[in-house]
Amino acid sequence: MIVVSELTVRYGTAVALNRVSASFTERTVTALIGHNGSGKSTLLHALAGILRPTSGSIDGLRGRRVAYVPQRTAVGDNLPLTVRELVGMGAWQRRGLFRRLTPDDRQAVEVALTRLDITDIAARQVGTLSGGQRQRALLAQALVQRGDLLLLDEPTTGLDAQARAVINDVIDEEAARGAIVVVATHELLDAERAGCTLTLTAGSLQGPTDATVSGKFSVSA
Ligand SMILES: Nc1ncnc2c1ncn2[C@@H]1O[C@H](COP(=O)(O)OP(=O)(O)OP(=O)(O)O)[C@@H](O)[C@H]1O
Repeated sequence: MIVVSELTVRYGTAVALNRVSASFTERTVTALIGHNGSGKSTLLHALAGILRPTSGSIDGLRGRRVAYVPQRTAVGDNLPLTVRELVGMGAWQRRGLFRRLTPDDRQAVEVALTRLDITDIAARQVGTLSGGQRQRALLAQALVQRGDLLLLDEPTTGLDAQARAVINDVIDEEAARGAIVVVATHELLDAERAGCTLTLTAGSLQGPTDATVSGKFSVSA
């Protein structure tokens, strides 16, 4: 379990997260919902360890393998990589940067491509992909990382029903495998599928703070 206590993040004088406390459990998908600017990405960044909180603590991260999938708009159009190469980069976290992929890694890449239904576009340059294709490639890369904490920033926003279904199925499978999964989303339908929903309003958490005690609860966005 990962336990966030009284987490505060400031950017300069602006408070992005204000004393947020919550817990995140294995085998559970937790949806983070809230308006633009409410702090969802900031909380994901703090959980991913790429942002140092101003105060408060996050316990349970030590020794955990984190797979973080940013909003797909954060990935440059000019990446000189094919989809297969992008997905293969997921193995680097396990092997070290720029190491050759082992046969095991290569198999994990092919399995991830199949699970996201993008084998047919594996040789395409990432910059030529549609939004939905790019999102699936990014998630495939995260699968290769075999993270036990999977963090996803708006993985289904703007995607068609088929792409959303593929992605939601993979998210559920990763939780069933035992991962802690946290998904920031604006899609209320996707939030409703989650085992747990946390709502952020202007950096503060609404509703019960210990999601594992209260189980599934729904709150307005
Ligand atoms: N690097 C930064 N510097 C200054 N302010 C920032 C920075 N990143 C985020 N913020 C501010 O922190 C607050 C929370 O932003 P955050 O990106 O976490 O929200 P969000 O809920 O993910 O929004 P969205 O739904 O638009 O992705 C916002 O007011 C935002 O403007």
